[in-house]
Amino acid sequence: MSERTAEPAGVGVAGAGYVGLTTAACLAHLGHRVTCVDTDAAKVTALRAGQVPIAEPGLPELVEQGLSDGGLAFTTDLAALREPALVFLCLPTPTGDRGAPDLGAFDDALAQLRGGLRPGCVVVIKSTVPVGTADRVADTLGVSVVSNPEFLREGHAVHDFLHPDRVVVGARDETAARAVAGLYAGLDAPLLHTTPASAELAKYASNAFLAVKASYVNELAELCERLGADVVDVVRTMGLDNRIGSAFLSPGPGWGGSCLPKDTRALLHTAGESGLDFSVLADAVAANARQCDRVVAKVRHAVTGSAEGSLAGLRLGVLGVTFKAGTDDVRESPALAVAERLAAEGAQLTAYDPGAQADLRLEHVHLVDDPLLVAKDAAGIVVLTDWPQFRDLNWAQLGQLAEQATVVDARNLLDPGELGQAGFAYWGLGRR
Ligand SMILES: NC(=O)c1ccc[n+]([C@@H]2O[C@H](COP(=O)([O-])OP(=O)(O)OC[C@H]3O[C@@H](n4cnc5c(N)ncnc54)[C@H](O)[C@@H]3O)[C@@H](O)[C@H]2O)c1
Ligand SMILES: O=c1ccn([C@@H]2O[C@H](COP(=O)(O)OP(=O)(O)O[C@H]3O[C@H](CO)[C@@H](O)[C@H](O)[C@H]3O)[C@@H](O)[C@H]2O)c(=O)[nH]1
Repeated sequence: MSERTAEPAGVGVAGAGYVGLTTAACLAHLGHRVTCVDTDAAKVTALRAGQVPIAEPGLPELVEQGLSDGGLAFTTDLAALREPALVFLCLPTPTGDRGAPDLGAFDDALAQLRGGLRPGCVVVIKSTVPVGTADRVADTLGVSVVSNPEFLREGHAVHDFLHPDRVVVGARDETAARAVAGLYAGLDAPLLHTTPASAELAKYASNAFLAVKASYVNELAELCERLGADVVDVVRTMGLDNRIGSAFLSPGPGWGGSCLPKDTRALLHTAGESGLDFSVLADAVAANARQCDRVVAKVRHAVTGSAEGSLAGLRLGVLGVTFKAGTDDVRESPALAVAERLAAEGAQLTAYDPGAQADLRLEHVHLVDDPLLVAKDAAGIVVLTDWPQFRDLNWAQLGQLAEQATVVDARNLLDPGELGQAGFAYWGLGRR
């Protein structure tokens, strides 16, 4: 299929966050004329100057390209969405009451768009929204609405948008479905046509399944410790089974980020409302909370030598505060959850993260820009995010700087043998 469409379609995008900005920049790259609207004036000013506020490889280049060839424009004026033939909604849907998504920002945008869209316009919902939302939006706006959920991962946003595993188009109206599918004509990906309800649920179902998989492996790591098995070997064996697959099998301090926690809560809420006790998912969420407790307990034991030891007044070094490697995002970061708990037990925390934004300030964690400072006089070092560069630190030097050369590797990132040679007592998750 061709890289650029013959006739550029006018596309509007509401929201210039991880999803909206990626969608806008990638659609412009595919040859569409895109106007991206965000209510955050500072963000829009920065974007107009080519400054991309989030760390996503390739995104600054696409924004720059779009600005310079005129395919991409930014504004704070929602009236700019009156002209395009297709309008994407990429607005936040954070957790609200009792786990249900808070659709406040989403509905605010709808209220402003009502009566102001061009006749025949197709509204495309990319936000992760509860089943039934597309139909509700169609009733509210009086136009065709297509559910086209987004599956990109943070840190891989541009790559995942341009090389998706699948594109889902949930629509009641065949013409609208074809118009949305046509936007992706330049991509080599399976296209699934379905109903809005199935598309909406497929998004939650995918994230919830990943959460269950990650919780399963975290519980498995605990079992490995009790039985004297090594979780690294166990999951490698499991992952070679094509039906299981090797992705999402790494134990850690719990799964976090802006999506998995809120989307599992939302799906549990939806299931509950329908009368279904979705216990597999509820247990995965509960296991995720326990995982934070486990990592805190392991740090306490490793550093004080006893399960009941006190962390009060001890200096601890923390490697990683983002919710995973490759992103600057700390929303619902399990690393921060563990750090907060350690601080609550009286530990004094110094942290380093190669991806954290320069202006990030944390209440109980002193952020430094040199990993050696993390080790200085520390009673232990805790690895909480899976940044690969932590492997390449000069661990022998870190060990010398520390008061006690103990490392708790809550990501199984480091080589226990190498750490032993560097003089460290090594504590991983589910390792012999
Ligand atoms: N972050 C991800 O990796 C990801 C991936 C797939 C799907 N999603 C879903 O996509 C949606 C957006 O997520 P995100 O991470 O991009 O959010 P975000 O918080 O990064 O960005 C949302 C943007 O919308 C803007 N905004 C808020 N109200 C607005 C309004 N009325 N009009 C115009 N702009 C407005 C905000 O200023 C912000 O820039 C959510 O439903 C999320 O669940 C996120
Ligand atoms: O083996 C693993 C894999 C992941 N994680 C953790 O799981 C969380 C989520 O990771 P990831 O899925 O890579 O993060 P996101 O960028 O939030 O992406 C998820 O959420 C997005 C928003 O809905 C979806 O679009 C993506 O498909 C989905 O992977 C992070 O805390 C990871 O550290 C583990 O602990 N072990």
